Amino acid sequence: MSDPKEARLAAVLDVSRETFDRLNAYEALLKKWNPAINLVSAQTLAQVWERHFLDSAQVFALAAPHAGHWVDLGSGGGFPGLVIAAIAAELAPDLTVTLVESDRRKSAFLATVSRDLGLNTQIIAKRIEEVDPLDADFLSARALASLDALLGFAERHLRPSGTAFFPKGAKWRDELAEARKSWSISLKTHPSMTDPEAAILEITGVQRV
Ligand SMILES: C[S@@+](CC[C@H](N)C(=O)[O-])C[C@H]1O[C@@H](n2cnc3c(N)ncnc32)[C@H](O)[C@@H]1O
Repeated sequence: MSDPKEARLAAVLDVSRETFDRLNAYEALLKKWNPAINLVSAQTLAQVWERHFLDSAQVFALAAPHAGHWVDLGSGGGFPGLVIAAIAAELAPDLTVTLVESDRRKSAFLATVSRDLGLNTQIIAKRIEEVDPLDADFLSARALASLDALLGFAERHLRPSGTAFFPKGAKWRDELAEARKSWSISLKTHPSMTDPEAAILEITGVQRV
């Protein structure tokens, strides 16, 4: 493999040319739409593969088995949910992905990418609080809300046997301490491949205390 950005992702997941082609098409659409609707910050647009694709792919790699219903909340430009759907198109045909994004222009972008790439997704252009319980096997959300608020969404949308994955930045320990005042959870933490100070919180057994 000659392209370093593809090689970095290939070290995490055993994907073929088919998935790299999908992600390259996604990158082109992101760059086309971003000036109009600000899907990602201008600084990270130059590093889409590291800051967004790899950052999302590592979440997929933590989940098992790759089947059932994956729900991504506040997807924005599609991170991590749409990248997960792009990988699932090759590696996990039994996974369906639902993206919840209340901003109409962003949800239109998600629908366009999903259609162009031939992905198995459902896109819900509503506020998370207004969506009927989604009964997710896997739940993800990046840069959406405090851990305390995310656990409230998990209580509503994650099935009792399900697992949530929340990528969190450098202050994740403070967020965790705050959330534990209101929630009982089982937690595993994973280092982030894209930021030494960040972590991915893997959470099961969410219960209000
Ligand atoms: C900071 S962006 C993060 C987007 C993406 N997850 C990422 O990491 O690049 C948060 C997104 O969540 C959406 N959002 C915020 N609150 C929401 C809600 N209550 N229901 C649905 N979407 C929401 C916003 O429109 C925005 O696109």
